[in-house]
Amino acid sequence: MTSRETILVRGVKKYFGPTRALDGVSFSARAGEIHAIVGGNGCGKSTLAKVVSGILPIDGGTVSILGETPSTPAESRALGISTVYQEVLVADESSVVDNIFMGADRLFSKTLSQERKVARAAELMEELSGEPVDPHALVGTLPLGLKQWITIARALLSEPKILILDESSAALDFDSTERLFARMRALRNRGTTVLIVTHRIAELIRISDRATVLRDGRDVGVLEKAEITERNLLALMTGEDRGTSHAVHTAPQPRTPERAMKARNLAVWPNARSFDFDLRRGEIVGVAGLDGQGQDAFVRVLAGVAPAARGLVQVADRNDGWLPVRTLGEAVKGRIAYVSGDRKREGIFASLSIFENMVMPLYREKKRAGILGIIDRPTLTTIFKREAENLLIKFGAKEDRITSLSGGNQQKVLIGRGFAMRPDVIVLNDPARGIDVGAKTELYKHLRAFAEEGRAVVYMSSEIEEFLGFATRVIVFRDGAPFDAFDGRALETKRVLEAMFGQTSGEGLATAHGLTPKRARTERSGGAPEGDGVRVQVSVPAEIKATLRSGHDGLSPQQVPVERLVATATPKVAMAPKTIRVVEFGAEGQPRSGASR
Ligand SMILES: Nc1ncnc2c1ncn2[C@@H]1O[C@H](COP(=O)(O)OP(=O)(O)OP(=O)(O)O)[C@@H](O)[C@H]1O
Repeated sequence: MTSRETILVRGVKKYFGPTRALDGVSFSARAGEIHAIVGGNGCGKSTLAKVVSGILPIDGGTVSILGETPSTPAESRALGISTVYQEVLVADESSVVDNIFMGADRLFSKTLSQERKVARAAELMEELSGEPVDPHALVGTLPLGLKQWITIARALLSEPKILILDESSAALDFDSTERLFARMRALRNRGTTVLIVTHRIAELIRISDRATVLRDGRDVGVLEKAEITERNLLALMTGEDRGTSHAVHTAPQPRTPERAMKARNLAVWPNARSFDFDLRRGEIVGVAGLDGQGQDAFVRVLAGVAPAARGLVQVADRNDGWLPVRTLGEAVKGRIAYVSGDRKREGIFASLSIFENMVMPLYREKKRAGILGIIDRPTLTTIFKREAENLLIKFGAKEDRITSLSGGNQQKVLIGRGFAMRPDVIVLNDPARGIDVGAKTELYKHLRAFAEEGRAVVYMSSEIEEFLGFATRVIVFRDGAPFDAFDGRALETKRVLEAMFGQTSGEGLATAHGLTPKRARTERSGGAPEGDGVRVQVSVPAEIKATLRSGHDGLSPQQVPVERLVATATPKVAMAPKTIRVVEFGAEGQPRSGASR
């Protein structure tokens, strides 16, 4: 028996000036189901979510939610609709508790004292994020993942009858996504309609009971659970039966040992272990880790966006020299481009146009140095057109404000900006967040070609699958430092995941696909370790030699990879262990077992 329909949308139209965001969409969702809305960037998903939430008036058609037609956010809340919007909407200057109860005062102010609110906020945040969060902390000081949990906690306060999640797992890592899914299943089983919008195809196949596919503002098909496959989704999204999109690719391999960047004695947090890192020309280095393990700080330090706690990052210049990278200015001088997935915080300039947002670094260079004085407006326009076409950016006029674009298209503009700078190194911090499969494929193709031209890529991702057939090597972070590394040619998602949870040996770090590949190779072939041309004589007392030998399988100190020596010699920094709850799900999505580590 199918349960009753809670959302009924018939022939809905919504226009923004000349843009037909929704052009006659019909769809329905039932009580007790997880229903996905799927489609390419700019096809109207977020607009539909906003229409159902009652925050956007429509230009035609009908919307019935639980038999009513809410026309204001307050009406929709009173009906039991809660929405988590794509943009992580938090007030940075307010506390966690105030953010969670924001807008909910009518429901709670009379019944809940401030102490109860604080307690409820603390309880909800610990339950959702898996770690204790100070309810009085200022939200601006928290990482993006926790901000995302605040928006989810806000939506869950009132036990909604309809929960709408627009790209709400985009800022969450693997562990957090599992917790979110468990929540969604529990709500579904209690009769809630859960509506999700996501570009993470593998996730939506796993979690959804039904899926409605949109294309260019119209609904083009509904898939039942058994029909939700990558092939069916892509065929409906693109209108072509292209089969599975998994062309077999091999990750680029560097043709020379030449380095594009090096970091020495680097620490990304004051209390974290320091390490060396080399980036070779012609390679794509994947960087992974559970939320907040230092991988985000690492890529930001490499790109000059954040300062290192210790050590120095350098980039090769075009005259065989090295330039320090301590600031954003130095990074730009060293031709390092940075693409952030957190576009609201460190990406878009909301008051500027799409065009200006893309070519801005070129403008600035032109003004300051005069060196790019040859870049006139027609050339900038050509660059803009090339990047917009390459990345399939969907926009009206290039003079429109960037905020008129759908979230995924805004992200594509940032990626285009990175390439437009014509960098030697491109550092990407979870860049594929919110972009559709078509654009993702284009992005990977571009980055592969970029590396094959002898330039270098550092790519941080919260989706391990992104590294397959793409990353030359993958470095996994834990406790603020590299924990293990893997060869991209034989990458297994399971092994990377195990490393993220601290369940591997860490021996990958000292190998040829580890932190400093060149050193590892020379050591293996028996030659002297090759560093920066500086040889240091170290005399090691006999008893220390013996201890080192016993701890390292009989190898002499010279043979022991440097990372293992550092790991042995550095006192362990006391860090509060993160409790990780691992829940396995059966075919029906019900938890099978749970254990805390
Ligand atoms: N406030 C607005 N002003 C002008 N145009 C808008 C506005 N909001 C959305 N649009 C346009 O409507 C279309 C649909 O946008 P919407 O955000 O619904 O897409 P989406 O499917 O959610 O995309 P994404 O996957 O990138 O988030 C896009 O062409 C977008 O540029």
